[in-house]
Amino acid sequence: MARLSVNVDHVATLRQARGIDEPDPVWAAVLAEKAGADGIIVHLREDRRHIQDRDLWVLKQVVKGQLNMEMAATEEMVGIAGEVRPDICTLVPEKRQELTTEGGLEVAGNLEKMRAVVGSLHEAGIAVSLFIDPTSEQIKAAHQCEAEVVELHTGAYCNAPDEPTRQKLLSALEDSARLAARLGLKVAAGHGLNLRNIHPLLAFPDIEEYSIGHSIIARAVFVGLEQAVGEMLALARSAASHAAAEAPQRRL
Ligand SMILES: CC(=O)[C@@H](O)[C@H](O)COP(=O)(O)O
Ligand SMILES: NCC(=O)COP(=O)(O)O
Repeated sequence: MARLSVNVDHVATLRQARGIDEPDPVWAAVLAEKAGADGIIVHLREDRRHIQDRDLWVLKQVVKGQLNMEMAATEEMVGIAGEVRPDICTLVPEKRQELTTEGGLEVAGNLEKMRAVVGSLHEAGIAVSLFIDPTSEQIKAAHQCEAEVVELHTGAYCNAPDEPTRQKLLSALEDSARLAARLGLKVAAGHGLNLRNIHPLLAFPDIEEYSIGHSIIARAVFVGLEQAVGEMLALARSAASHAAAEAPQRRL
């Protein structure tokens, strides 16, 4: 059985479109938790294009499950995290000109800095997740940084141009999840996941949590947020049965 954390960034995107106070991502978080979400994720970007500092502070008071602050590995964000103290911080790469997160965090090539940022967050009593591409090099580097969690970037898989590439990326995700688990890391997966492309991942027993936002908010526009969360939660909760059923055919 896997957990589901819901990213409410794009409720804030709609609010920022008019610069008024609704729809409020805090309301979305309450409804998502009412629907059974295990956690809430917000990405406080340097450019504040969607989630605002106020959202994070209010969510800290309101969220009953895990509050996950996604952030760039910068002094500003480490400082804010140290004041707000979310349950966990997910370090993500960030570029002002990007439409959304592109690749995973470069941990292996940046080990000293990443170890220092992870250490600072640990000193503030905050667990750390590293949002990385599904490669053994990045997983081993995340382990060296003493992060508790790795979140495997599923964007390339979700946007694969053809079936052979999709299958290759699925195998990379499965192998990466298995290696991370063997190293004692908790394993999450996220970016671009929806009700269709999540199915193959449900067979991977080492993935403990799914981080999903855009597709849930997009579906909520038509069916409502509680139903959209409930649909995805049912799939996440089914992961165990998927994994058990697939176990005999899975590559050793
Ligand atoms: C890291 C990731 O894939 C998302 O959680 C991130 O929040 C994407 O950025 P936007 O929410 O700004 O699209
Ligand atoms: N870290 C992934 C996340 O929080 C949500 O990503 P997406 O589902 O909005 O692409």
